[in-house]
Amino acid sequence: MMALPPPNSVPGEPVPSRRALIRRPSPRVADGLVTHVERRAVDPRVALSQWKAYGEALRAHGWETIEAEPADDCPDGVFIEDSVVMFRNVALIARSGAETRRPETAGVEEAVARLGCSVNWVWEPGTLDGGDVLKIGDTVYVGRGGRTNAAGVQQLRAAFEPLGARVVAVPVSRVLHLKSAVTALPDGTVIGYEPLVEQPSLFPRFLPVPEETGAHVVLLGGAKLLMAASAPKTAELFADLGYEPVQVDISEFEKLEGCVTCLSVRLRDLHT
Ligand SMILES: NC(=O)NCCC[C@H](N)C(=O)O
Repeated sequence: MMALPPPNSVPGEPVPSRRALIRRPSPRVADGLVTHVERRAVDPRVALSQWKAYGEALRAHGWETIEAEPADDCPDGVFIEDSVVMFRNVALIARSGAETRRPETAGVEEAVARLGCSVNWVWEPGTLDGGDVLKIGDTVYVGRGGRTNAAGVQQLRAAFEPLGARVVAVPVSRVLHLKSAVTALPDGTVIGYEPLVEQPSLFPRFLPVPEETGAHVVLLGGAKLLMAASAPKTAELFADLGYEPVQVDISEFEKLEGCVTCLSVRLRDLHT
């Protein structure tokens, strides 16, 4: 039987990829960093089973998951989004503002290079975590906060503006990363839990959500939104707006200030 083209493909155009890079949690995941929350015990076995279910949810919605080399010595390695920022086929390897997280990038660099990405790097004195970068079309919002400094913002501009990105810097102080405060719906509406968003007016369209963890969505394609099970009221709000929430329990990662976005890097613009 002939394979059908993926949804949203344009005849004659290369087919956008739906690959997601993930990394299994380290056995030391319970030692992950906490900055804005009190430390709570993390069960590594529960974390592993939640991570497996997260990958399953991606695959069930048409994403091919690709595992980066495990980084068992890095407690926060599972939060792979922080190690790399993608724009088109260019991978910008991050340099975390948390020094202990810097060894995480090696295996990620290798994985994106193997996938055919062009690779670029954030250099000293720049620091940048991928969790600070929110892409909406060609607009790239970058949080200037605890993990990303001004040199990191400049280097992001230098890497992506020549490719057509418009980089918008946003101050972040109430949360770990920009994407701890805001992400975006498929139509580009920025969503956030207002007490944690410093300047909602920086975004052209802003929709407040009723729960902190409701501010985080991964766009699975079409109307489907991957989100945390800990935000049921927000899931109801999104369903009422015509979206289809797909909820996953990521409680162990939430204890470490992680959210649904940070457990994968979606590679949409690598043409197969
Ligand atoms: N992008 C993200 O939301 N990353 C979460 C990182 C959590 C990790 N415990 C950290 O503090 O770096």
